[in-house]
Amino acid sequence: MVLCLRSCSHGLFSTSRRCFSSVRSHQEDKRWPGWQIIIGIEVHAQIKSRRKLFSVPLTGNLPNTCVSPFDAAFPGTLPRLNVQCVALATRVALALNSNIQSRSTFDRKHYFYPDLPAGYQITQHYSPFAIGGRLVLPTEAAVPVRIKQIQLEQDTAKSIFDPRRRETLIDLNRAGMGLMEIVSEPDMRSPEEAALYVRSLQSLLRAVGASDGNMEQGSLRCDVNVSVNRPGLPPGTRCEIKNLNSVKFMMSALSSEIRRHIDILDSSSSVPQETRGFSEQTFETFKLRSKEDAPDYRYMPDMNLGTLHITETQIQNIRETMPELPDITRSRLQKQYSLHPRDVEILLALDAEKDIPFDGETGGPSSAGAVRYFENICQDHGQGAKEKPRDPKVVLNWIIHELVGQLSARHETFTAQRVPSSWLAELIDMVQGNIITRTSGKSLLRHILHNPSEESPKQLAHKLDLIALRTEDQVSSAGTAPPAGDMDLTAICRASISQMPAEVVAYQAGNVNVLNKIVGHVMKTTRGRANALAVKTVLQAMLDGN
Ligand SMILES: Nc1ncnc2c1ncn2[C@@H]1O[C@H](COP(=O)(O)OP(=O)(O)OP(=O)(O)O)[C@@H](O)[C@H]1O
Ligand SMILES: [Mg+2]
Ligand SMILES: [Mg+2]
Repeated sequence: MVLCLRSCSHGLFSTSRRCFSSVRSHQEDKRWPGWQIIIGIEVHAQIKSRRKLFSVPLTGNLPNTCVSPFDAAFPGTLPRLNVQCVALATRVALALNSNIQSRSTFDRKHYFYPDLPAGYQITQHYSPFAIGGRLVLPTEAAVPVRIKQIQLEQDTAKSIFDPRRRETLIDLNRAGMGLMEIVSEPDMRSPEEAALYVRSLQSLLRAVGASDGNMEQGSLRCDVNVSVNRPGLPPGTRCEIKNLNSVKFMMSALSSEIRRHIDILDSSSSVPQETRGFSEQTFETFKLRSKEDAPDYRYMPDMNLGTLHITETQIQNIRETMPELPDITRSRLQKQYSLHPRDVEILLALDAEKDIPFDGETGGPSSAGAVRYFENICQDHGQGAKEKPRDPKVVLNWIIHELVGQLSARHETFTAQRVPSSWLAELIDMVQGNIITRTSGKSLLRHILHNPSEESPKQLAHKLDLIALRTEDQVSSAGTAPPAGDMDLTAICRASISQMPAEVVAYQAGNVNVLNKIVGHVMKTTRGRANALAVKTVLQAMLDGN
């Protein structure tokens, strides 16, 4: 059987393979002076498809409800490639500037473990579907990390140990789900660079819609390889630490492993090549097996699967639907909106929380993310084209401080929130135009979150009596009367002065600080509807007899 996305009539793809040197001048790290650290990472990312790599659609969340006879390795069942997994992995390969192979094949990797019903995993050992590429770390030095290859493979089932009954339970739901293994070259030089690599890869996977990339939920897992050598000498022996499920643990595992290698080398011994685990209790690595006990995987081509052909036209079609990649978004946001890099990072982190739809489908409004939300507000001049564009810093401030602040107080996420960008835009315009005060703006936002309704912020501001109080002069120059029953600010200031004779005397005797007390009184009376600066000006003018 030949698995063909479409029959291949072209030769090799023209995807450029950029060459660059992996040689970096050694920079001394104070933590381990006189040593160079080399790190390479294998990332396993679950592909966000509705179907497994070779079998059934994903249904049911209960254990063992999403299992086809093929996943359970029933005799006579055959694999059928899910082309959506290939398409999503192709997006990743394009984003990483990887060379997508026109022909690739699948192999069986044999080992015996209860979470692998067939006794082998289907992977791409001999001929992976993408080779080469790179990811540039977002540091000042823009460190490039070369990608060695990307291969498609099946996930295993999940084994869950029940300590009470001392037995292991198997959940086959994960068995056969599509994974990409993204293998880096050994180009990282510190745990921090390793962390940055994984985080950058996570946001790239999410940006192209290929994977949730969520380490806590297991949709992204890392094996890290590390070795230690004297600068200028050949690399040391690598040890591989398996199955790390958080960036924090990965950094601890690396630091502990580096220290262990240095201790061994300092005592004039040599580091044996090992596969190791990481204990979340001791924050140290421990030996799983040595090179000598490494399993013989007896790789062999999977004869039930033929060659995977990917044509240049198919790649081009996918290339045309590629979204903006995180690096470009980062620098564009900084330039286009003159935002501080720190604020851009906050916005990008918020954006990364968005839902990733299955199979690259266009998601609903909640999956649009924080960047789109921010840009909608900045770019949509709802008040008419002649109005000034909204100040991006003000917009960002309302999103990351006020909106997200209030949402987290309510234990809600930005992704699940229901305030349309046009509403926040309207609210910001009212505050910036002094129609309501900033304090009232915050109360209005709180009200909207507490009482979802169809009424717009403007309607609510009137209904809730939040329109800012104006001074006599502002009322007469605007030519519109204040809402019925509203006193103007001048009248309220006058009333406060008459209620605070002792303070007035003190002020007039030269104690100017007492003015703040009278301002406070007005602010309290107006319940945040007055602008403190305007109140101060009016009071000062009255008390100074101007
Ligand atoms: N001297 C070294 N120090 C640190 N990392 C290294 C060194 N040499 C190679 N590596 C890294 O080790 C990793 C090897 O991964 P690869 O998938 O090719 O093989 P593997 O780990 O032997 O196989 P498996 O996929 O079965 O675990 C790569 O990320 C590579 O960059
Ligand atoms: Mg590997
Ligand atoms: Mg490995």
